[in-house]
Amino acid sequence: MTEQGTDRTGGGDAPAGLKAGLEARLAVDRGAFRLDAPLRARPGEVVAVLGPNGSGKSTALRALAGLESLAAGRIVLGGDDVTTVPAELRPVGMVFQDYLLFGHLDALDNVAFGPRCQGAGRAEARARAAGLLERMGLAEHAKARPRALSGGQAQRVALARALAVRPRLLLLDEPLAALDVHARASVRSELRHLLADLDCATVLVTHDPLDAMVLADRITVLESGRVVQEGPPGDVAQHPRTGYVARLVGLNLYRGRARGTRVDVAPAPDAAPAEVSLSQHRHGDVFVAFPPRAVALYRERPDGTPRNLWRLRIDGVERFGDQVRVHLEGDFPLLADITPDALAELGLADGMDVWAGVKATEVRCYPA
Ligand SMILES: Nc1ncnc2c1ncn2[C@@H]1O[C@H](COP(=O)(O)OP(=O)(O)OP(=O)(O)O)[C@@H](O)[C@H]1O
Repeated sequence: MTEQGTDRTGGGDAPAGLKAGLEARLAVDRGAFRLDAPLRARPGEVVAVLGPNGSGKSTALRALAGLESLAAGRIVLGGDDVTTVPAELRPVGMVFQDYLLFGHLDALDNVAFGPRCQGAGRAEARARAAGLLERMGLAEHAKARPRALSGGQAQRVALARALAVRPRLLLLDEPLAALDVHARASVRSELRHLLADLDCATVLVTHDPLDAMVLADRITVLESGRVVQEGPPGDVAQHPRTGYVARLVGLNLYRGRARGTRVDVAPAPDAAPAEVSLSQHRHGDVFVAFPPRAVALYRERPDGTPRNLWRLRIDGVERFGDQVRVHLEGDFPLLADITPDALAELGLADGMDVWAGVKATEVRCYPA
């Protein structure tokens, strides 16, 4: 799509394979908040920036787009340092949350707008726009105004418009946020196919782990303006490194020190040290994780079981898909997913003390 590898400025110390993509360190001050995050995306790669509210995702996106200036760091795109290049001159295409299509222009002219601004003639801009609409499966909607389009179609027009400027970097801000739940799943999979065909680097921002898991080749997790975890979706899901990531992917996660089949864990800042049994041998600093569905709850202490067992207090019960998620507080705070039947059978309620058990074979353990 764009000419890659025109390495005029040299990518500094960027590894050769990354020079044609995005190589950035973004340090941005917004009042008391500071974002300080490295971000990389190879050409053709989709990187999802995932994080809780206020973690700095939008700030990162705005900085990449040139809408926010850097206090420190730099942004190298396709080998060119664009840190101080104004937004309108950056080789960056952006799709906003609500798409921001021009209501008075039809789909074709919405897409042709960028190339026109870049100096392309009317016929050339429209030909480029028609080609992109065709590629998005929207050829028959070229003459439609935005209000006549479905959410998914409007998103594809917005994507075509962002791509029409032949960006080296495509930015997507919460690409599925404007859609209702019914449209989300199909548009998500449609978007995945469209993104897979692009040869520019793509950075998308989302707070929905499913979007990140489905759409991205790599995930960067931001918390309080810092990158706390980075890697392929499967790896992040399997080996969460913070409580936020663990809760996102539905895991109980603790840090500890392993000695053989035992791990000494400090489950919470003010909780007493606890011990977790493993089914395999480990040594040194580790993460210990198990899914909420691996937790069994009992009213009376079960005997003769080789489980990890804790006496805990119920601190909340919520519906979670077809399961019930029970929040447990005490010396070993954890989440347990049980069936509604089990909840009723055990007569569980807020404030009640219960026994929570987890088999050693259900406990995953990996280096910290
Ligand atoms: N205009 C502003 N002036 C000062 N601080 C701001 C401004 N806008 C945002 N912030 C602060 O910057 C931090 C990061 O905000 P940002 O919008 O980047 O987070 P986010 O991860 O995108 O959050 P969300 O998921 O809620 O959109 C927040 O703590 C916020 O309070």
